Amino acid sequence: MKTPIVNRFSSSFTNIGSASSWFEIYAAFSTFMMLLRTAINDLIPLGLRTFIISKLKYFFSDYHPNNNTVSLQIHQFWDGNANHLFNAAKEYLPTKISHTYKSLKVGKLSKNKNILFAFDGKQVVVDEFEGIKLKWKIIEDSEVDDFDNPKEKAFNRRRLKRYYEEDGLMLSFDEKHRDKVMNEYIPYVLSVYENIKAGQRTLKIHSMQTGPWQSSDLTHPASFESLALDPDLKKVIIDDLDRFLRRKELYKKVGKPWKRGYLLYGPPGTGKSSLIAAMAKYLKFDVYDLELSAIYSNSELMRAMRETSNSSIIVIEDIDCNTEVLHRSKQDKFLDKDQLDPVLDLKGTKKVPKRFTMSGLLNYMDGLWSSYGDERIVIFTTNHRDKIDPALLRPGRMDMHIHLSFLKAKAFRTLAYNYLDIEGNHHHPLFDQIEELLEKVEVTPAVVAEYLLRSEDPDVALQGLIQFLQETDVSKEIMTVAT
Ligand SMILES: Nc1ncnc2c1ncn2[C@@H]1O[C@H](COP(=O)(O)OP(=O)(O)OP(=O)(O)O)[C@@H](O)[C@H]1O
Repeated sequence: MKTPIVNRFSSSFTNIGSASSWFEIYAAFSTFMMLLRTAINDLIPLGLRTFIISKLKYFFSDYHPNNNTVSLQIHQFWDGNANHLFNAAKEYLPTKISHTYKSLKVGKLSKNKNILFAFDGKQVVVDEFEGIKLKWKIIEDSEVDDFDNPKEKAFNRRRLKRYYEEDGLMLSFDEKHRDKVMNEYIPYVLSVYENIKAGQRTLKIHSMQTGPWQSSDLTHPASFESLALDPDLKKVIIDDLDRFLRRKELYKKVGKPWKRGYLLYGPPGTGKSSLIAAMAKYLKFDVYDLELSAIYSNSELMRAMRETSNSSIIVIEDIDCNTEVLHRSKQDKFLDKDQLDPVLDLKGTKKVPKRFTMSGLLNYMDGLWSSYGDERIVIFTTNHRDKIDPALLRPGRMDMHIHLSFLKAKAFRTLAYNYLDIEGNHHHPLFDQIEELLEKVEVTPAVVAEYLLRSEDPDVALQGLIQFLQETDVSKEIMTVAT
């Protein structure tokens, strides 16, 4: 007859000196646990077991609120829509992971340089906000892991999913901080998320040939750091952009649309396009490059405007080359009714003349100012400011006129350091001679950049530039990229 398990278990205790006795105890204990587990599985229904386990876990976990604790559940969806606060909190929490956390998720995305860390929900994340202690915990189907049987696991997962419908986060804090958490902490989490997103976003440039806007990544390498501009002018521009961003409430208060217009003017190759790219990167705004030659009517212009998004820069380059909109005196010609009908050219091809007018552009500007979205920057560029209709340039339409001109000494330094990679940005012995020549010769940054690229050896590149400037000084020609 078999010795009862309990007897075997207790008798083994009397001989616990040898290894075989330890083995016997272990075998008896395992068998006992197996029987106990089977008995529990048979006698206690699954729902009740899950409930007891979750309660025990809850009791022994770090997260064990007292009666004064407020717990907010932030679920992944709200009425079937993605819950913005859930997404914000998921991005925010990794910024709070300290080096003391023992259990973390780790990963790397191909598009990302850095290794990424995220909290895995096994530990509570403790945050502090203005002296308030806040605890974050993931609400998920962690109980599922307590079942070895895959069928039970799947059943339990379905059950929990039905209950919670989705993943969620739980935020808990002392009740006395309720107002501060609701009115300040949660908006703070949202704002951190917005900043993280803005930093990660790939800026887009939208252009229009025919039909709707076409988007591609904004790959222009220029930034305010790389731009060779007089440092005072650079500061004025950056301050103006900062002021514009800060003043949302003021614009609202005075009843002015939150928009700003810049006119960039100067010879070709002085950095107008580069400045636009630098502004877009600084503001983290997309760019809409409105090619007026692709617009055939005022209504098309309005449609194009409606399809632009908030927080964007709308650019109309070389406004002086768009002959139709140069001066209102020519406008009647384009409003002539006969000209609106298709005509046949010499080859017999039907051509639709442009119906796009100066008044259309002015309406566009005014429409843009008075309606259609917020946080817009409009930039016109021109090589000839004097050729543009003054109505387009009046304050309120173009708030700031920025003159980009030939390269002078201070801006030259930025260009030289960027292109020649001079160690520690030291003063090169040839700088003085070049800067003296730049005071006399009118040469664009684009031309100088071209000379700086001709050799990797700074001495050779700078000598080449000196020779070019000396020759130009003698001939007194104005050098631009176009010539
Ligand atoms: N101020 C500048 N700082 C740094 N690089 C510049 C600057 N101006 C021009 N460049 C260089 O010259 C190239 C042409 O400049 P950019 O297209 O910005 O000039 P632009 O004034 O817009 O010319 P265009 O009127 O012909 O469009 C740039 O890609 C850049 O390499």
